[in-house]
Amino acid sequence: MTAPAPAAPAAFLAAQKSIAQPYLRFTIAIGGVNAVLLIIQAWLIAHCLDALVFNPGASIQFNTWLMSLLLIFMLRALLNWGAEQTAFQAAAQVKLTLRDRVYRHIQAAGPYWLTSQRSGALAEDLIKGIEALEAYYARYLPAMTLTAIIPLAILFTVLPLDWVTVVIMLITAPFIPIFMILIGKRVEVINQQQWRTLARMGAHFLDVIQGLATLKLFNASRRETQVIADLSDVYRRQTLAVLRVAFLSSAVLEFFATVGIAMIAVFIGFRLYHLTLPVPAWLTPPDITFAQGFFILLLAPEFYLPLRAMGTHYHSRLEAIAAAERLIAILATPLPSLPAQPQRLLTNQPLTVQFNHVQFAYEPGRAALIDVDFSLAPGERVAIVGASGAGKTTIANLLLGFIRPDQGTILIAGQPLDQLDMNEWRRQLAWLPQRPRLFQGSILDNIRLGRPELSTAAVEYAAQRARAAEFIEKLPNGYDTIIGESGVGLSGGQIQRIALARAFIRDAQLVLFDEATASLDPENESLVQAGIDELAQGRTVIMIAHRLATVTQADRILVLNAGQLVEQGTHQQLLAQRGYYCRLVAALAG
Ligand SMILES: Nc1ncnc2c1ncn2[C@@H]1O[C@H](COP(=O)(O)OP(=O)(O)OP(=O)(O)O)[C@@H](O)[C@H]1O
Repeated sequence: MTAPAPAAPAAFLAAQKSIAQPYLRFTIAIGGVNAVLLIIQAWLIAHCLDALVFNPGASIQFNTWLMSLLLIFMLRALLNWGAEQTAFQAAAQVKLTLRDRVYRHIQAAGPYWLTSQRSGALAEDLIKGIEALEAYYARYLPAMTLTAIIPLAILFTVLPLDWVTVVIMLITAPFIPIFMILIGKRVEVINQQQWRTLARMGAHFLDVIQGLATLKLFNASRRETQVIADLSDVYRRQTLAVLRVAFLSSAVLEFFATVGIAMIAVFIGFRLYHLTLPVPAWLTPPDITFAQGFFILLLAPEFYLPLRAMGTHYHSRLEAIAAAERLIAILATPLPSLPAQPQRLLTNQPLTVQFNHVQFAYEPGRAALIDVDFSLAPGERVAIVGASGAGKTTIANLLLGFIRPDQGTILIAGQPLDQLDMNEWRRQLAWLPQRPRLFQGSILDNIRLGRPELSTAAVEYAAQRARAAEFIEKLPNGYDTIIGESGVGLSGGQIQRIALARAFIRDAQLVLFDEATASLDPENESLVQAGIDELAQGRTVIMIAHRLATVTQADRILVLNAGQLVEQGTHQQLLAQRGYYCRLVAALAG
């Protein structure tokens, strides 16, 4: 297993920036042009008003300014729209890439890893977590860069006109980011707690919905409702705490921005009315005209605006950091090491399967399989029996490549399984688990899962062989009937037969059954068994048997006891041995 070193959330977010770089650059360039237009617009407004009030005769110049102003208004609206588009393109690019990466990682980590995860929390991370990154890339990052550009551009524009305003701006502006960072640190902690609660709540919701029947049966739904109510209450309190701090931070930002603008206005007003400014005598502030004063006053709020906007978008950063933490955790899941150059499975060779002294433990110190040694000849029908927890499913998991042996090797047609191209190997396998999973969609698509190019006729033939055609044809829309998630609307036996039809479509050399008929009624059982018998023709079969009735026909029975292969032989041979198998049969019969 290889575990990549986990990155810090901020570094992780920064690393994803490169995906969106071309769009981000464009957004920032548009922002820069917009800043220049903003200054020109303020200048034009100030001079139009100045002309209107103090120089009403100069109508030619006034008209030119007014026309330019209208043009700038339109241009800025267009640029704002463009910036918005590119910003969201940037975010969409990151989201798409990350979702794909996380999903692929989950797939590579495999079904065994998934059993240790809460699906609700995982879905929350994949959907809401990645969505939370949008505001970071679409709003926060462009806002950060513009915060550096716009105030600087305004400072340099105002400096030749009035250094007093520049001094006021320089003194008041730093308070905004300083307070924002101070408050932000506190919000960061609450935000991460809030995110974790949301994930727990999502996971719990899913558990409750999926297990509703069990909860009702055991009269436990009220207790679960209470757990959700408690979690919602914790979430509510955390949200309020975040909002309180957010209000506090925006109040602080507004306060400093307002004080700054008010001071600039007072200093300009005093000079326009030729009043003495409350400054030491040796400081002589420059004289100012109405147009200049008004121009500066129009620019003053624009100077503070990006700083205040950064305060708003800082919240997006905190949300993104909380989401990134979870995504990093998923991406840091160790993946099974893959062979550098996977070998091609020699499909022209007879498909033998050989377990050589295989050992496996899910947890250190608790071996699930100990020194298991057996081989299967092509076309052989082998049953694996043993008490619950003996290690039967573990053998299937090893063959499916979901887990790897800790010691020993598995050879397929003489080639080590861990060196094989897994996709190619799985194509040789048909697997019929105890509870097959169907997906939301038509029966047709569920049967030809993984091979969507197959014709309806091929699907119908597979369904016939799986003894499923009859019930499918009786459904209102036949093969086009939409079935719900997990096969809602179908009986257990019908689901099994659809899964069996899938196995026929696969036409694999090795068929792995996890006693598919264990929980079926006699009618369904005989139908599924007939389908299984047909599928088994000419293929190597491994049947994980939970009941001994199904194993008597097997060519060979492997008997597992607490992870060890204790006996093997035909039903008759094993009975004659009077060993563990015999006791197992007696125990089940009694
Ligand atoms: N995901 C897991 N994490 C930890 N231990 C596990 C896990 N899956 C199985 N085990 C343990 O490994 C051992 C073998 O389990 P396995 O599922 O292979 O048994 P089984 O013979 O298939 O049982 P059953 O007939 O009940 O399905 C058991 O002790 C079980 O507790």
